[in-house]
Amino acid sequence: MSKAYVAVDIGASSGRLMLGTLDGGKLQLKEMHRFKNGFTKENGHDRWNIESIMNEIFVGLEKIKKAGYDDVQLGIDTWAVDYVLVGMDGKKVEDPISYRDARTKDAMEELTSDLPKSYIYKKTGIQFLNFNTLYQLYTENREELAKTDKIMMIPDYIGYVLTGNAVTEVTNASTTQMLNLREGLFDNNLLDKVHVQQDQFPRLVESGTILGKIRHKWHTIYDLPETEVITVATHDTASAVLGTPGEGDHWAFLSSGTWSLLGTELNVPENGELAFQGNYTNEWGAYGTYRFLKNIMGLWMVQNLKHEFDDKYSFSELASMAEKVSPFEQFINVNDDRFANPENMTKEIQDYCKEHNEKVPETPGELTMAVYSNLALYYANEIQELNRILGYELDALNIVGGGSNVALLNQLTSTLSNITVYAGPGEATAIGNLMVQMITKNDINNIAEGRKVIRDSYPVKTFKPETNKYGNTLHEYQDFLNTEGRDTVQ
Ligand SMILES: Nc1ncnc2c1ncn2[C@@H]1O[C@H](COP(=O)(O)OP(=O)(O)O)[C@@H](O)[C@H]1O
Ligand SMILES: C[C@H](O)[C@H](O)[C@@H](O)C(=O)COP(=O)(O)O
Ligand SMILES: [Mg+2]
Repeated sequence: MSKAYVAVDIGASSGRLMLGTLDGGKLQLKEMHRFKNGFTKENGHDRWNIESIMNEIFVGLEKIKKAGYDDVQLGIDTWAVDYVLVGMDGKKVEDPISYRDARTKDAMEELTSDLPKSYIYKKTGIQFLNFNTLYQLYTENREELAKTDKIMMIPDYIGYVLTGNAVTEVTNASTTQMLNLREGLFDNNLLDKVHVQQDQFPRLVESGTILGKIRHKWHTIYDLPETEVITVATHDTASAVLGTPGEGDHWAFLSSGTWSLLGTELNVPENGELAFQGNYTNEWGAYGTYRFLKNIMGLWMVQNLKHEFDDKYSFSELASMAEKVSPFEQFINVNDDRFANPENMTKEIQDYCKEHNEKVPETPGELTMAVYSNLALYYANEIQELNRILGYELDALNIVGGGSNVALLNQLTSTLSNITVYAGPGEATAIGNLMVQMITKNDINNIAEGRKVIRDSYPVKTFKPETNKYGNTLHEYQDFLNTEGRDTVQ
């Protein structure tokens, strides 16, 4: 069998093991295992079931072994900011708490009451999201934290369970809002603020570090292939950016999954006053790059609607129903915190519209279109913001992730943003994960060559702006957002 690579990509809504092989300069991708991901209430908090995730990874690896691959490389990427506390016995103290848990509701305001946001942003260049690791740690019980041996980010913890080796990979470490941009280390003042010692995080490593082989003990329990784990760009969005084809000279990306991460790849961080006020982030990318982006609520909203419709409709059926509804029937600030983890998304959207004297969406098609059209408006507004902050015009938007399958959303985004949209690949995160593995093992020379492989392997769908459509809608939406109090730093 040719050398096989396995990407373990665990997003907030689903996890998958994707098998990648290179064949004549083209990437062959095969989904070997997919599983649902999500958090549940346990011991008073919204938590991830990390043992269930580990089991799904082993099940996926057994399928890969069964398919005839008995010697593979493996990389793990997951969502950001969350962590596992590991005790002196080397075992997890508890199941990790989700960033959507209510515990951090007031933490950012409390912590920044005597540590100015401008000071934190200058040091870290990271956007202010109240669930960043910094604020999560701020809510931890100090005595418990003092007894903790290690604080491991989710993908690093998974790598640790598999191999016994613990590291902190920098792309995900940057999402903690504790990594000092200039020093390249966890910032001592921010560590002190949350009563954490420097050595409570495992050593920092770059993407592309070889972590080690899966421990023998797992081979006695599961029928696994010989597997070497490589620490890839372990923040899934960092991998998504690497898996972006990069069409265009000054291209932007939109990683469209549970979250919408809109931004561009920079070689130096942009943490000036405009970026600070716009609440833009400089998450670290692979190979010394920075992901200058903003978090936008994303298709999380549609995921909740789908569940609230008792999963009667698939995502593509919801998209088709939305096609039959006029766009922009109501304005919604999709980044309003009320949509972060509501009891019921349908009711939250309808209440919002009633409170703002906006037309109330009722049917699944109307609700889905309300989300799509306001996401498209929000994207268009932020692309203008990005152009303003960067001082140059972005000329193409590469939409990747599951959301790139939604032609309606791609087209609305292109027209409203007046930008060419290149849609796909949907599994860019897994592809970016594989790219780092293949570069580490010298099957690909560098990411520029990797993106050529991606372009040759996954033809994108192109969406051009429809001229003179929707008149002044974007300007009206921007006025609406300004009255709403946009997601800027106060
Ligand atoms: N065929 C499709 N039609 C419409 N929406 C889709 C389709 N495929 C995926 N999606 C959207 O993509 C989202 C999942 O994107 P994905 O990148 O897999 O998310 P994550 O990595 O966060 O789990 C779904 O919530 C759904 O809204
Ligand atoms: C909290 C982070 O911003 C979030 O994890 C985001 O970066 C992310 O990981 C998005 O990935 P999805 O695939 O879950 O949308
Ligand atoms: Mg994802």
